Amino acid sequence: MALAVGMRVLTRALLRPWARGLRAAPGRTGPAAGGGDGVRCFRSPRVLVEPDPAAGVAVVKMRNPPVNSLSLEFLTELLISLEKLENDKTFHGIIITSDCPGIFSAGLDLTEMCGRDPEHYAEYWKAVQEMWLRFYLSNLVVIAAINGISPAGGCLLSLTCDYRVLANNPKYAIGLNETLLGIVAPFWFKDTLVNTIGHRSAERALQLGLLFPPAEALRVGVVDQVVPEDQVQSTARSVMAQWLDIPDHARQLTKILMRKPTADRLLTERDADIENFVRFICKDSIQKSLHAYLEKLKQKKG
Ligand SMILES: CCCCCCCCC/C=C/C(=O)SCCNC(=O)CCNC(=O)[C@H](O)C(C)(C)COP(=O)(O)OP(=O)(O)OC[C@H]1O[C@@H](n2cnc3c(N)ncnc32)[C@H](O)[C@@H]1OP(=O)(O)O
Repeated sequence: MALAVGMRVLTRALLRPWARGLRAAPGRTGPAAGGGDGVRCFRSPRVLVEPDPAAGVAVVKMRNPPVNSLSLEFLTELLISLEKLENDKTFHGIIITSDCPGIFSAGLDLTEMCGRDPEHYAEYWKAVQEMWLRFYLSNLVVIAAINGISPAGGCLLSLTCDYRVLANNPKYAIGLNETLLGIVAPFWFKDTLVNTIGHRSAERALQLGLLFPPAEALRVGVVDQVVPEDQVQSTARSVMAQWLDIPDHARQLTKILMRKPTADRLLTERDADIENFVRFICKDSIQKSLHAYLEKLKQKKG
């Protein structure tokens, strides 16, 4: 309980400055391409939003180089952008994509889970939960235009979407590969994958930490469509047009009908899930293997 209250205070304190930054941002940028009615492109340091008001669609570009890892600040900015778009009646759909060449998202930011204190881990995990809940239950149509590799948390983000279009490049693997890092995908990661590809395929994918190349990803159903790299954005837009043709109210209620039981499970176990995460991540053995993994990533270059 104390943890929950503390987290709320921390999250509010964290959100306020970013919210102010975002509100101030529109004046810094020019009108969006195609935004002829005064709706402007807005950005936070790590999220660029390109609105197409005529279509009722906004493209949300993740720009947290080098690998779009989901740091606390980045998650916060993503959530604020989503909230702004949800609160603006102009928009009915968003396309989430990457501005970092070849990488959709490298997943959760390992530096947020390594060498920090338990309070930080709790704060971070709450932000990850929030990202999942808010994207998974968004009343907007959310389409992922996956233009790069997408392991673990990057895959999770795309699994929260209503539809996934993946660029046909053998390097752009996607999957929940947590076991390869010696960590365990939490139950709500697992539930989201099961809801997408079914129990048997999810069990195999999770135990083996499979990262699917495009053809495999399509076959198993992790993504809905694989297209040539230069057609990812245009395909996402034409799919969006089909989804926006459906009466919005009926579509939104159907989405909630399908997703609420899964979301409710986390909502009722949220504090326990944070406590489990903190206990797990604080273990010496887990810290050691995360450190070793990060070092391996860094040494790859030299
Ligand atoms: C009970 C409850 C239980 C709860 C149990 C807990 C559950 C936790 C669930 C975890 C979910 C996750 O998402 S865990 C994260 C999983 N993600 C991954 O395994 C991906 C790791 N990254 C990669 O494989 C690669 O970086 C890849 C994305 C392919 C890009 O390769 P490139 O060659 O282009 O780039 P690199 O040189 O590798 O990386 C560039 C820099 O980015 C850094 N970097 C790369 N990925 C990073 C990341 N995820 N977080 C931070 N930093 C990262 C590298 O260290 C480099 O840093 P510098 O050298 O300083 O520049």
